[in-house]
Amino acid sequence: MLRLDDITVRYPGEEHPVLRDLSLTVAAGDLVGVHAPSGTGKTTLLKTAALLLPTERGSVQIDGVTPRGTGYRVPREMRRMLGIVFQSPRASTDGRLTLRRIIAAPLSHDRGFLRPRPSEQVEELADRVQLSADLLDRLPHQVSDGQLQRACLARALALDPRVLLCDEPTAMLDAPTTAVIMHLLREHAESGAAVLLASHDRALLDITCDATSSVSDLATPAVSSR
Ligand SMILES: Nc1ncnc2c1ncn2[C@@H]1O[C@H](COP(=O)(O)OP(=O)(O)OP(=O)(O)O)[C@@H](O)[C@H]1O
Repeated sequence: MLRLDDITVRYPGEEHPVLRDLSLTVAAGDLVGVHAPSGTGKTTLLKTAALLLPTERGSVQIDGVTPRGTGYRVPREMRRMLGIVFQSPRASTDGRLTLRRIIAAPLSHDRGFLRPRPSEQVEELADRVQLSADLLDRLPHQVSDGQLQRACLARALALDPRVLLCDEPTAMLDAPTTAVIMHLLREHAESGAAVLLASHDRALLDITCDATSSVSDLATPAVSSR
């Protein structure tokens, strides 16, 4: 379960917070949408939920636990409970790594002796996101944005996260690929995870999610610099 309680988030040096007193709960098994026009704080919200940005006030709970700190200060066992797909696959991947290595990264860091070898798991994950095996040895600049975004989703699913956070994951995809991704998000929620999907596309959220709210309904209006 993911729970944000009255969080306020302000970037260093900024006069006004981007998010003010925002509360949101995503129960295990639910796929919840957050709608926000561009520039109103979707990415900020997801990064805060992913424990990558600090809150000025309020708390973030993952399965009932409020971790201290952000980023690498968060205990590893808690970080591995979180998966995140960012809006821009190019900005969230290392252009020097093949798709195989991008997808394998969390597995390589996390492999116990009894786990299958990453290469088998990478191929299974690629298959789940309908990425053909011949693309796995290409570099990011040798694949389309949509193919790279599917690799990012495979990476996010690699450790079977209890909380999956997706920031406009289908912004660059065509309708059939969007349907594949939405089906995977639904499937992941049904496996018992809390899935949060942020998008500016209200219609997509309404047809896909169990519930959808707007950032403006969840928080006290913040002063926007859109
Ligand atoms: N590092 C930062 N420092 C200062 N302000 C920032 C920073 N990152 C984002 N902002 C500001 O915070 C506000 C919300 O940004 P955010 O990226 O969360 O919006 P968004 O809803 O995801 O937008 P988009 O859909 O266009 O990606 C914007 O006004 C943006 O300019």
